[in-house]
Amino acid sequence: MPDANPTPSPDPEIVASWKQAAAARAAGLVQAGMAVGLGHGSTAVAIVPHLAKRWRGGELDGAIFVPAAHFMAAALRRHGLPVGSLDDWPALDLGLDGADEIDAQLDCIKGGGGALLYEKIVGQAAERFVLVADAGKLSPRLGTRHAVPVEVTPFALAPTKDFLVAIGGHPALRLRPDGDPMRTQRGNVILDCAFGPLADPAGLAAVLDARAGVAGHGLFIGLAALAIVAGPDGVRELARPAG
Ligand SMILES: O=C(CO)[C@H](O)[C@H](O)COP(=O)(O)O
Repeated sequence: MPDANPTPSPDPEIVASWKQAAAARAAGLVQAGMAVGLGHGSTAVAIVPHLAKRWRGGELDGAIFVPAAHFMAAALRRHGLPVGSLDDWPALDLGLDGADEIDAQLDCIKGGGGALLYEKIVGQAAERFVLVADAGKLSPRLGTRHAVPVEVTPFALAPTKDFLVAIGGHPALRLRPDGDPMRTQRGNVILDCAFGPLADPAGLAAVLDARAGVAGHGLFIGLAALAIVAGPDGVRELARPAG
C-alpha cells in the first residue's frame, strides 16, 4: 500500500537529469572486450548514448551488448552498437539495469516496463549486476511504493489471482492503454500485486518462485552488487552490504 503521507515527488525534469547522471556514470563501468547485459526502462536506455560515444572513441573495442528487451535492442542498433544474445554470450561480465524500488540491501522491485523475466535472466547471467537509478527509487522497505509485478502464464491467471489474494496481496491485471491485457515478450500477462511494505521480501520471492503458473516476478533478491544512484547530492555508488 502507498504511504499515507508520501514525500512529494521532485520535478520530473529534475528526476530525468538524475537518471542521465546515473546513466553516464554506469556507462563508465564498461570496458573493452566485455559482454554487457542491458535491461529496460528509461534509465537503462539512457546509458546507450554514453556507450555509443565511448564506442566511437575506440574505448570499447570488442565489447558486445546483450539486451533484455526489444526496445533496448532497437536503441543499441540505432546507436550502432553490436548486439549479441545469451545463446552466444551465456556468461556476461556486467549487467546494467534500472529499478522501481531499491532497499538498503540492494534488493529491488523491477518490472515497471514489463520485461521482468528477461531482465532477471540477464541479471543472473552477469558476473556483476549493477542497478542504475534516480534517488527517488530508494526505499526503506520494498513494497512501500510499488506493487510486485507477477508475470503469469495466461492459462493460470484465475487461480494465480486467488493464490495472490490468499497470501495477502491485492493483484491487478496490467492493461495496455486500449484496455486489453498487456502481454510480455513471452505472451504472458502481468498481475501488479500490492502487498504493502514487505517484512520478508526474500520469503515472498521464494513463495512466488514455487508457484506453478508464475513465470517470473519483480523481486530481485541478492542479485545486485552495486547501485549507482543520482540525486540532490550528486551521483553515489552504493555497494551491497556484507552478510
Ligand atoms: O524494471 C524495469 C522495466 O521492466 C525498469 O528498470 C524500471 O521500471 C525502472 O524504469 P525507469 O528507469 O524508466 O524509471
